[in-house]
Amino acid sequence: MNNTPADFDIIFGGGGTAACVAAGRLAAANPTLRILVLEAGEHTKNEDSHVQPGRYFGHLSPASTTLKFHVGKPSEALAGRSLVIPSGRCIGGGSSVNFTMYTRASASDYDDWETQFKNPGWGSQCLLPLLRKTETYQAQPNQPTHGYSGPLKVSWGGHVTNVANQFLEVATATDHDRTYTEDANDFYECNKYGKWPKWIDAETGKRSDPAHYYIYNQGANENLVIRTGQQVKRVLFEGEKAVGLEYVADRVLRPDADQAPQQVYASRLVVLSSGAFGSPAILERSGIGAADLLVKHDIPVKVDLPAVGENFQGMLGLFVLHDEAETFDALIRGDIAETTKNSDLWTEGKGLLAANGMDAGIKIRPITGEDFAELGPEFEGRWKDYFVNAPDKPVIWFGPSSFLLGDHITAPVRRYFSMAYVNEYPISMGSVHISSGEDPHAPSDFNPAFLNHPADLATLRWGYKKTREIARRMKYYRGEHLPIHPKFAAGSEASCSGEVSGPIALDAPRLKYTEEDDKAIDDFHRKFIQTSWHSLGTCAMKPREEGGVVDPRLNVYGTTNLKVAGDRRYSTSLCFSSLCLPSFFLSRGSGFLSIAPANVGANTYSSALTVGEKAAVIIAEDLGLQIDGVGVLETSEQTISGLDELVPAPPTKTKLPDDFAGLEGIEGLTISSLVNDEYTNSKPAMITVM
Ligand SMILES: Cc1cc2nc3c(=O)[nH]c(=O)nc-3n(C[C@H](O)[C@H](O)[C@H](O)COP(=O)(O)OP(=O)(O)OC[C@H]3O[C@@H](n4cnc5c(N)ncnc54)[C@H](O)[C@@H]3O)c2cc1C
Repeated sequence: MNNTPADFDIIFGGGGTAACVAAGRLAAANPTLRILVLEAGEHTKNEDSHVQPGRYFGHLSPASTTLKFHVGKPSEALAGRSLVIPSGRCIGGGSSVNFTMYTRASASDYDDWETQFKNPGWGSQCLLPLLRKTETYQAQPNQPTHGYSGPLKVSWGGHVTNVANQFLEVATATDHDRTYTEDANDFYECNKYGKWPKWIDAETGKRSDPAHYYIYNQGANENLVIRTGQQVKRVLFEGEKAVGLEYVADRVLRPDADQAPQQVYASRLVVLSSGAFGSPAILERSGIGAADLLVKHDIPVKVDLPAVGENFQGMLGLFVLHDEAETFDALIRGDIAETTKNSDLWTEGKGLLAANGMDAGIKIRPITGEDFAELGPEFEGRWKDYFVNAPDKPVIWFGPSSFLLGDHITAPVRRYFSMAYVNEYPISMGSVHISSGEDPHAPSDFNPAFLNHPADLATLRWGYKKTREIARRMKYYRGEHLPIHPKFAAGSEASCSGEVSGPIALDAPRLKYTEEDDKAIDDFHRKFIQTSWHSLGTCAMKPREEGGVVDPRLNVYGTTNLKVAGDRRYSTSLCFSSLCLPSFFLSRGSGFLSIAPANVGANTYSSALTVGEKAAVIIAEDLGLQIDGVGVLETSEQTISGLDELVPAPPTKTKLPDDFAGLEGIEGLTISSLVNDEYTNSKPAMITVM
């Protein structure tokens, strides 16, 4: 990119989901606006690993340069384990590497942001037009809450597996209290089973991400500058006024570059858009955070804001297969014939590379006495305080995954399906802070605090029982993968079966669990739960006296010309899967959602896009620009020539990135090879914490 970075109007620190949306909208609204996006990671333009949705597993490799891995403190609530939570690290951030699941928050989530946390303009009625503005909803025509002319396409993907169809058949036949819907993401309803849409273009089979459809399609605009491989260290101030950013070369992407800090200045605005982990760290290194923490790291206190880096929140699941089931396992293992076949299909917008294997699900909340009995007394208080008056809020999300959510190295080679379940609004909240005042590459001091509250265990227990009953009745069920199921006492009715010849009858009685069985399920969750990759809340938008970091116009308290635009609150959902294989326990919480004052009952990409759109509107108003309705952005692709500075090609990785230094010492952490070089062009592997 041909620019001399002497001066810009606006600088974005972090080039992820929300930053691409906000920067793209502003650039399109006024192409003379000089905008710089500084991003730690690399470009994603037209790379198969990014544009082919079905390659998302490749990014989970520990050697991946497109994710940053955050290692949490070991905790008793997790049976002594440390959780490793990744976040996107490339142009587009999480949206360029994620699983492309299209899940919207509940309307009441945003209403809470507006009323409970006193943020006028952030309620569901204000944000719905922005949700619609981002999308072209190809999955169904004429749905009143969806958009039909936005830059990002939403469809069922190039292939819906027979595992999903089986799931929906069994779930709707056996759950007499809930029904099927064509639109489980209409924004207002939950407790309905449905097919699950994806952020995938039905016509091209490509990932729908803001990097390509808000930024790369403006290649002709030389005032929109993207600089990759740069770690933002801190904000530069004149008094209270933010005037620029200081940054250094990213050590993962540019290991041999000079580490001398560079400065770049913005005449109008500095926006921190580095996600739930990055944005609070930049604030703290800039002297904005809890005074005692800043003093500990020899950082002069500029603004004492104790909430910076607090409020971190996270998902889980599992069952097996049959040789007839359509699954991603061969693709994940790097089977060359399977990869070639699907690469060919992808050129027509079809096949597994144009899909994600997560094709059905439900946002579910209790209805019956049996549901409440299974949730137990630990959940009663949470139900009364949080859920009873918000009928659109699900307690968990669950659905099938057409692949093994676990270690492909140790599991026998075959086809698997898993059931994933996610605690949508965990009570437990953690924190993420800097461990060094000077070094932006230093690992964060991160406490995920998962499962610190008994209600979070109760919710997951319910998820395990519900999904297990469906899985046992599915046509492709061939037993439970014992290594990742609870260890029930010998003789318990709940004991897991290994290999079996087929499913039980639809009308077979449900399993009855004893107190001892429930304890075995809780132990299992403590040992196996993992993140669902949806962090948020670490720079919460609330009144300052109530623990806020930014005001409703995204301004950082105690400063001028400095905004945070991101969706990461550290809050994660807990999830579990019970395939007869492994469980996939996820815990939501991560992303541009740093400003989210409270959790959303959904995967967070949709909310990150919405925050990006809202940030663009707010910034445009502040700057006196016009950003009107939809269609500002061309949806066609153009070349990126002239859009970026030359950055050396990333080195071939032969060792784990710095983020993994010391991981070998963590008990219970295994790094297992998941996919091969043909599949990812990188050293493959997936982290499983077991
Ligand atoms: C593996 C994974 C799978 C997911 N799957 C789904 C899914 O299927 N559906 C869904 O809805 N959501 C999913 N999500 C979540 C979703 O992608 C995120 O919520 C969303 O991308 C958050 O957007 P953001 O703008 O807040 O942050 P990000 O997109 O994470 O962007 C932050 C950017 O800032 C950069 N950065 C950080 N620190 C610095 C620094 N100091 N200097 C310079 N740059 C910096 C990062 O490299 C990153 O590119 C997933 C996330 C992950 C990680």
